[in-house]
Amino acid sequence: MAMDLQFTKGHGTGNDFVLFADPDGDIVLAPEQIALICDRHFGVGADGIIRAVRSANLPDGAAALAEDASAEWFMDYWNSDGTVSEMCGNGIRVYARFLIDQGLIDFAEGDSVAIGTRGGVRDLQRSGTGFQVDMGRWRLDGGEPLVRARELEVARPGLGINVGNPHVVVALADEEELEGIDLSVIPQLDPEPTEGVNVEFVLPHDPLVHDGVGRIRMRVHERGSGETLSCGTGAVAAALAVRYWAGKGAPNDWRVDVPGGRVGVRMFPAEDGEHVALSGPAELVYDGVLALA
Ligand SMILES: N[C@@H](CCC[C@H](N)C(=O)O)C(=O)O
Repeated sequence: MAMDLQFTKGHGTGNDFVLFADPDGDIVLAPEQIALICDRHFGVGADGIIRAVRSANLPDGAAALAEDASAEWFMDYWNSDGTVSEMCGNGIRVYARFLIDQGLIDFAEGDSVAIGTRGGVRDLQRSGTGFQVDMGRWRLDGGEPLVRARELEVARPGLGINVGNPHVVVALADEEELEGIDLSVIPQLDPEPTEGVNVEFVLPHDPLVHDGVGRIRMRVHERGSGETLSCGTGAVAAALAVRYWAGKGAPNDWRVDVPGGRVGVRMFPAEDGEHVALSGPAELVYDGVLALA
């Protein structure tokens, strides 16, 4: 059906999204339309698309409402190739900014807002000029697959971590390795995860810990989007992996530098086990209208 789609372009540390409001869940985009909108030459250009829909108005939203009845809004997230993902750590902050901008939620300083995602309900708070997201519990996942990238002479062991969506984190030796990897091609994993995976390449700063804060750099190849300037869930997975490798005494506060900026990661005890929080900026850049065929 031909239609005009009102959208907003936004980003969190350079991880960019096309967002649109569809409170009643009427707008169905085909994967090819999503890929075209995200195309940087033939469309708007973005790493992903976020539809703002009331949880009550889509099947995945029922699980969110069962988990937390206050999760009125659901983040319906698609990667730039038209596949869905369970969760997006940068996207959910930009989504909160969008809901505020559209007048769809009240979000005063000190409030907490629950948002439904396919990876579970996430609680957000304002933090400085951005937001902090409680990403909930995390788990080691998928063992230690070997990761091959063309420029690495030998395959490296990765660590599988799930933070709502799946990640494999690989430690690199030096800056040359981090900068030299060509992420225009998908890193090869052995065994290959059937549902695909986001792969983070991390480099610890020297010294790793400064003033009680762990510091790492990261580049990422996102499932369904390729290399991006940042990945919030990837930063969380990377900090968790480096803390795991560093062992006893490693800090719970982390600073993660990505090509598009910096995000913060904090692990903290909660009633149901350890949670991990992500903080960072969220910017809306411009509004537009797309004529969809
Ligand atoms: N950029 C996101 C992650 C988006 C989803 C990911 N590509 C997947 O398929 O799981 C983030 O900031 O977390």
